[in-house]
Amino acid sequence: MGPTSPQDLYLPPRTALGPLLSLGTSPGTPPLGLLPLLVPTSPPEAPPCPGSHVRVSPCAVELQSPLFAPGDAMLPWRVSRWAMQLSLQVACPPGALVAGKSGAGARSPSMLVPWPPSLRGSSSLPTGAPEVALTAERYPVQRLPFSEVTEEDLAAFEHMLPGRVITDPEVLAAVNVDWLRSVRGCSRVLLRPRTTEEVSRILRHCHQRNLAVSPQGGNTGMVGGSVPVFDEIILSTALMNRILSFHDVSGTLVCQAGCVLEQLGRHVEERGFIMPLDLGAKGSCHIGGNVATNAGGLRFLRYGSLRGTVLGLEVVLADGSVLSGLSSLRKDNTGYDLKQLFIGSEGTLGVVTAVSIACVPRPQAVNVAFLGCPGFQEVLQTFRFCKAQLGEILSAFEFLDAECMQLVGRHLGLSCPVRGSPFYVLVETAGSSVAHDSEKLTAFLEQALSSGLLTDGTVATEQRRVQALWALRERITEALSRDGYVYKYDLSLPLEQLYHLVPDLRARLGPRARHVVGYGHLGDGNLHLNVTAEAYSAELCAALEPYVYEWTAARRGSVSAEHGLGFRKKDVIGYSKPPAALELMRQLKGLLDPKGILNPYKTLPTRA
Ligand SMILES: O=C(O)CC[C@@H](O)C(=O)O
Ligand SMILES: [Zn+2]
Repeated sequence: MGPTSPQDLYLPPRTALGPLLSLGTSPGTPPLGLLPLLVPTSPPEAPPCPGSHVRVSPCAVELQSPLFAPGDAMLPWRVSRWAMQLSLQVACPPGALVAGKSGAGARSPSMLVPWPPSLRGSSSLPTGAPEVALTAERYPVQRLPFSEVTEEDLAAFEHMLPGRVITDPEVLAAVNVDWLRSVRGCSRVLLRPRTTEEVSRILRHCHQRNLAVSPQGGNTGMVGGSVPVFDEIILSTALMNRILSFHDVSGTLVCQAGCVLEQLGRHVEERGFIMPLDLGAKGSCHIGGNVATNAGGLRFLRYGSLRGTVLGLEVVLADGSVLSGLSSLRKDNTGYDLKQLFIGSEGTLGVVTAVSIACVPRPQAVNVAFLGCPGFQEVLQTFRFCKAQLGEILSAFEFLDAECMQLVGRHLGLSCPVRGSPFYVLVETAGSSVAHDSEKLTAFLEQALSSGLLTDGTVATEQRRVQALWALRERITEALSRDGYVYKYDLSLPLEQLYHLVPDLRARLGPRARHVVGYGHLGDGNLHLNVTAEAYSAELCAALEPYVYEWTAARRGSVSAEHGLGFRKKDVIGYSKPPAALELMRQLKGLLDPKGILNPYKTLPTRA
């Protein structure tokens, strides 16, 4: 087999990697041979992973790489850690499935598109993965009386967005399902605008025609907010990925909503700044989606909420009118702060098309300590001591329990870097002086170890080791997804009771649950409580809900600390918000979207 010209092949974030990834329609076809494979790793300076290869046959391209374990499911978390986007340069023989389909030559990552037609015939499901139940079948939800998309509508959209109106059933199958594979809609059209003006024209048309719309960014949400419930039109921000400006004195970044968080991070890092937010899904999530869900993440403790760091927004309202507010001002008390309405509104009040955000100076020194703790009381005391000792350089305080660590080991093959303990804590410092920061951290660790708060610990300063320690925390979601069906709860609770619900649920559920784990952003009072089981069961669900919500409400906590309500949690808003607040929210929705076409069935509960 002679070498041929390189082709650029892009796999969407949820592409499954079995022991072999097969993009062909006839997996039985004998391979033609092995070819070297270049997997761009993150960080970019890391060398391409050696030993990877693709197997190419006339109708199948298969991937093997040490970066991915057999049976790996390619989740956004994984993408962020190991490959910004799985963009493969493949030398293909003539006639191979990918040949001639994706355009010649390497594309820059920002031009990679989520669901190119070249993926016809590919599957985003792991081999043998069960089909996701249709949301309309699993949940008691009624379609609202919106119009259905007609041939005339499609023609109108095609006129607005030539070549970017997608009706291919295989492409639609992928964008109708959330990445957790927990909800599935049945939209028949995906629109891919590039500009605010195009979004405006689309919404003006949908408003006139009473067509429902489901805005979609990177589709990495946790609550089913970014996929349709029925046949809503999917409005993707994937092609709205231009950086509009960056000011290297103020650190203000202005960009379109579809920019991928990790790419924005690279852009500003080259200029001496970092993004004020970081999350496991950074390799796939879009900044517009982050804003629309008010994503919290790993830097919240240090830089606070997007409600503070977003300086301005451009939003297209339900009727197509554009609210231009891309301010770069840090202070502006002229009237109501309207952007706050759209931050965290999950696409139900308007579609965010561009964002102005304050970036923060890139720290000169970053240290990560991974520590073992003998009990939850010691975790809390370590946090208290940490704040007192490390002060302004503390940038993250995360925790996980021993069961999380076991699952990360079992499903991802990551080993625990410290002596086995009931709890683990990840402490990050970020400051401006290497010597000063390490002196402070060392003093803190010595005292915490000698006073019995810690059982063991390890510290990393070198980037690869820092990332390896972060992986133990960031990849828990991925490990859980491999453990079975996952019931997810994202709770804000008083710190002193943050973990109590975990042992309580273990006792309550007994062998009905495979695992009940607790981890999360302890520094923000945010527990991620996850329960895994062999499969979804209404009986187990009934043992969990409303119990978890009542338990949380009794402690004046929040039933959604940072993931939002989306479709799956919308009916529990009442555990955290009083009826008067809910009524005002409904009035605001009615004012901004009188026909209710924007992301229907999400965020606000269905009226009884
Ligand atoms: O999967 C979850 O429950 C949490 C995901 C994410 O918010 C995290 O902090 O890792
Ligand atoms: Zn989180």
